[in-house]
Amino acid sequence: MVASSRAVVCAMALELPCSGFQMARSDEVGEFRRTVPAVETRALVKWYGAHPALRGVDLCVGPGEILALLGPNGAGKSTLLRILAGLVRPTAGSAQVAGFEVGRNGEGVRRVIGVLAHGHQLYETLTGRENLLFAATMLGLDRSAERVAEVLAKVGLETAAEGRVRTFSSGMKRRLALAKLILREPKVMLLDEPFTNLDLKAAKLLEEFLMTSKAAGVTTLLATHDLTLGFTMADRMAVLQQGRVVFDAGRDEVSQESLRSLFSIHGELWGGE
Ligand SMILES: Nc1ncnc2c1ncn2[C@@H]1O[C@H](COP(=O)(O)OP(=O)(O)OP(=O)(O)O)[C@@H](O)[C@H]1O
Repeated sequence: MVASSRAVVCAMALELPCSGFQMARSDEVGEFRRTVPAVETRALVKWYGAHPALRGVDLCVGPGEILALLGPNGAGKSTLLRILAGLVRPTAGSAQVAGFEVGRNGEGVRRVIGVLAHGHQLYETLTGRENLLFAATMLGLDRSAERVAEVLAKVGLETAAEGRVRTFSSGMKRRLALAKLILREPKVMLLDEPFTNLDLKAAKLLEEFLMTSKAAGVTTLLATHDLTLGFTMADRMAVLQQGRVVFDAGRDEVSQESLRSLFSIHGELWGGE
């Protein structure tokens, strides 16, 4: 087990008055930035029946931070993201996103998050454009038709947009899911293997979106097996193993080689490399 170098930073964030709910309601990113850790979990536990997926996860992620959630298959990365997105209920412990208590204030959480996950969360019987227009309506966006057209162009789906999503290839679905993410302008992004099935152009677009979002104070949790990707994109690496955070450090505090050899010592194989 490697001691967390993040404890100090988290403690600093937590010293601030995290009376989360009211302060997080501010639409001002600057306000949000000063007052509330973007993501915080305490002793988070999840059992699926008799199987433990998370065994007590404590995490604190600051505004504007990109955290790579690394770890082998079955480590609990998706489960953690699904809990934060309000899609799975934890067995014990607590989690907050932008100050909103997951489980107690699902509406608040949904308002600030953007998710890219294995299931695309798209309506298969609607067209690509209809999916985005529906999302825009739910978000109460102004100029929704115009903004939908903009993001469709951005992800290169203008001509395919009138087709039903069930006819899309998996890469086109990923692009549409990316368009939905961009449309949402989330404050906290929960991305599960987000580069899977994206071609080079779409991957580049996602990378740029992550970086501009970061500059605007958006926080990202990025689950991946790919250590190289983590080191390219993230400020900080947290390694999950068998439902526990076994390593948590800034990118500048550890080299890719040492992290790789540290975990190969424990016999873990990193996928995708
Ligand atoms: N719905 C479910 N029902 C039962 N067990 C589950 C369910 N979802 C996940 N698990 C189990 O929980 C553990 C953690 O799974 P999870 O998908 O969170 O890991 P992961 O790190 O995201 O893995 P991968 O990299 O393969 O996606 C695994 O042992 C998995 O089999």
